[in-house]
Amino acid sequence: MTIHSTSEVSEAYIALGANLGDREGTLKEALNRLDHYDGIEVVRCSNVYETEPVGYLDQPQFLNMAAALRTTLAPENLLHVMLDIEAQLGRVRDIRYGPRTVDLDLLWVEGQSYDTADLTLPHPRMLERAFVLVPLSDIVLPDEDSSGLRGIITAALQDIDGKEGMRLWTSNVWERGSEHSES
Ligand SMILES: Nc1ncnc2c1ncn2[C@@H]1O[C@H](COP(=O)(O)OP(=O)(O)OP(=O)(O)O)[C@@H](O)[C@H]1O
Ligand SMILES: Nc1nc2c(c(=O)[nH]1)N=C(CO)CN2
Repeated sequence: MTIHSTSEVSEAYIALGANLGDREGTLKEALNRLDHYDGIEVVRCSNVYETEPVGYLDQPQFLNMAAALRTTLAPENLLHVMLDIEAQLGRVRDIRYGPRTVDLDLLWVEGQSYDTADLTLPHPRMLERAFVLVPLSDIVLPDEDSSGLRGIITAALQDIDGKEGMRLWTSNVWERGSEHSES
């Protein structure tokens, strides 16, 4: 728990993907590093799914998942932390939509919309991607949904291709204290 109760806390949802190296180990480590960061708490994790690559096809299969966070950080600062963790875990940016040790996308932050050079919220491609929507639907709870996000996800999932190509990899990827973080 790294949240100070005097600050305003927001709920945020992120997507995680990995298709190079120790994919599951890297996802766990990304979650550890987020949870250890002052002002971020990982509150729920989805199942992890193995998925066929989308967009750029000549690359290994991905592991994809989503996580719910509580944070006192402003969205641009949360994104900055996420990009920093990607770099720490060996993310190299070369091919657009290409292979990566880890990808962290900020999908949605309670009550926030952004359209700046560095940050678009909600994430502009989240509703087009089964590898985002299926994990997200695991963790967006109906009784916490004052924003309509659950309904938006359910509607988008009905129309989308690609769900069939997703295989459950593990239902229990991370819990607090289960891994030692080097950060
Ligand atoms: N909501 C967001 N989440 C993550 N990155 C974002 C977001 N909005 C804007 N960006 C910007 O997008 C840039 C490129 O991100 P990245 O390289 O992860 O894209 P990608 O994973 O290849 O493609 P996609 O964004 O479609 O998943 C980042 O440097 C970041 O500033
Ligand atoms: N299955 C799958 N395909 C992708 C993914 C991903 O996370 N999973 N990420 C991409 C770049 O955002 C491009 N294609």
